[in-house]
Amino acid sequence: ALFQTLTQFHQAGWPLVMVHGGGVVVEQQLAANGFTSEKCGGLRVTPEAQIPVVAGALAGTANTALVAAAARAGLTPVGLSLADGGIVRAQVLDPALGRVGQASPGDPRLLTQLLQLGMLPVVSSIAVDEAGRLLNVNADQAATALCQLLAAELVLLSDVDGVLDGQGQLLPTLDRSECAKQVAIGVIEGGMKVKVEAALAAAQSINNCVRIASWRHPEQLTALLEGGSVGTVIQP
Ligand SMILES: Nc1ncnc2c1ncn2[C@@H]1O[C@H](COP(=O)(O)OP(=O)(O)O)[C@@H](O)[C@H]1O
Ligand SMILES: CC(=O)N[C@@H](CCC(=O)OP(=O)(O)O)C(=O)O
Repeated sequence: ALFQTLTQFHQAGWPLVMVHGGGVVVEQQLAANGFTSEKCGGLRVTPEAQIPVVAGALAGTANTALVAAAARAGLTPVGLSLADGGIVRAQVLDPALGRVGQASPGDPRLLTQLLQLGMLPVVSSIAVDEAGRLLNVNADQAATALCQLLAAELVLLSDVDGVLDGQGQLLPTLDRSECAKQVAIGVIEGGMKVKVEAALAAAQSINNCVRIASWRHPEQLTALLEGGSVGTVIQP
């Protein structure tokens, strides 16, 4: 259903890049290989011994499944990782987290060429550092690096409607100070804290709003085509 909606964006002439994670797939495949996994501050601790499984799950299973779904919807997807064409520069974020990467914008040419061809780049959040080591990048942080690289608008999709308050109600708009307040009181935590911080970084560098919305209701995203709004708007 999401790709059906993206087809409408494509037909309206919006060039699209999809950046994806797949934490659920990572967890399934780590468990199937006898590994346990934990998160620290919303990021998966990734010991060196686990990176082949994590890379297989994200750049293999998740990426090819999304490419297949996009093709079925009539788009022309190209499956990539952050390691292809120098899209990003990456380094270890914090040695205590193992092979977790921090990505910064690299070379835009591969993506711009694919967009000119009318294709849909589908980019997994696996990167390679200068020493040639595979790194596991949180997908929201990966999307932020690509947003900065292309000076593009950014919509971060999650399994919730957007950022929710303490009563589970959607917060329609948030600025930096309100985000900090909600994080401090523990209302925004875990994966949503990572997402909100990624959104704030992106919003600041493109000097434009970033949206956090749900992939569960893709039809609501078409409001963006008419200049409308969806989910939570994160202000620069
Ligand atoms: N204030 C909040 N609003 C919405 N979700 C929140 C909030 N605080 C924590 N979360 C959690 O963050 C999750 C989204 O983060 P995560 O699962 O990492 O996202 P994704 O896989 O979509 O990148 C939500 O499903 C929810 O459990
Ligand atoms: C370092 C880190 O946390 N990497 C993430 C990458 C996948 C991801 O971000 O997936 P979601 O979008 O489904 O959360 C992970 O291993 O889960």
